[in-house]
Amino acid sequence: MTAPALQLRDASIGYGDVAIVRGVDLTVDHGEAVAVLGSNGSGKTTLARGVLGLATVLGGDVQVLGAPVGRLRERGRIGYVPQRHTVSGAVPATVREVVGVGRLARLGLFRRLRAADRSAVADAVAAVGLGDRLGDPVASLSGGQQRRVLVARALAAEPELLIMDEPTAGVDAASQEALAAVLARVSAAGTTLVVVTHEAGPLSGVLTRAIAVDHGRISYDGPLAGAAPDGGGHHHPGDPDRLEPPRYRQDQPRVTTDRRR
Ligand SMILES: Nc1ncnc2c1ncn2[C@@H]1O[C@H](COP(=O)(O)OP(=O)(O)OP(=O)(O)O)[C@@H](O)[C@H]1O
Repeated sequence: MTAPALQLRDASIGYGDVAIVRGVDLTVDHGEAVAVLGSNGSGKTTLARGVLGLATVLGGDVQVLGAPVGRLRERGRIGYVPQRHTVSGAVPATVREVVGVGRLARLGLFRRLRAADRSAVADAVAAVGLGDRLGDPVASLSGGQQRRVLVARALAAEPELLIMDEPTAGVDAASQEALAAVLARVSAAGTTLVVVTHEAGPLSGVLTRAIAVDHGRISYDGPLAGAAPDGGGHHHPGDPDRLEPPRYRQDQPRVTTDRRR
């Protein structure tokens, strides 16, 4: 039997010796498309970073694609689009070069891109709707387009598991639509998606399951449609950055956590 894409058992994750995420039980099967929701500081990013080996697993067990966290040999099987990150203009790299680096993650260091890799790079860039910008310096693109370049960089490795942190935050409407379309395609092709977001709205056609993180614990696990009326949460009046956590419902059919609070 194939191991799940992600399996956390009583997992605590944090920084130094301080646990931010505590006692999380979570299974994500291959091919699922999951939103990780929650208010600012609830621990969503820490959960994602723990799975990636970028935050410390302080207790319990975290398995990623069947291997203990950090032990996966083929690093390219996991794609990651980090939070609030655009491509720095300090290095005058082209779109093709930045996305080519993503392809190298699949090949391993010191390997050269062959024709098939170059075409995978071009395909990934076309998939995010920037096929006509391949030779352009990334610094000449808008913030939303740069986020799409980072998505293409992750896609170029053809990962089995794609983890994205706030991919639509601060992104223009055209880029959000392009992102939703490409994620729908990679999801249909079988890639497992885990998307950390305040606001699942733009991706609500793609993501089907939602996990809400509240004070480091999972407070909801079920259909995205049941998480909140708009699929992502409500804005508090006067505080556009803050969202209510999705409502906790006991009648959801799909429950894979023990919901300890
Ligand atoms: N590198 C770090 N070292 C120590 N504490 C950290 C670190 N990164 C985050 N934290 C703390 O962990 C807590 C949860 O942060 P996290 O980024 O996981 O939340 P989040 O739900 O993703 O929030 P946001 O939506 O604002 O990004 C916060 O209290 C934060 O201060």
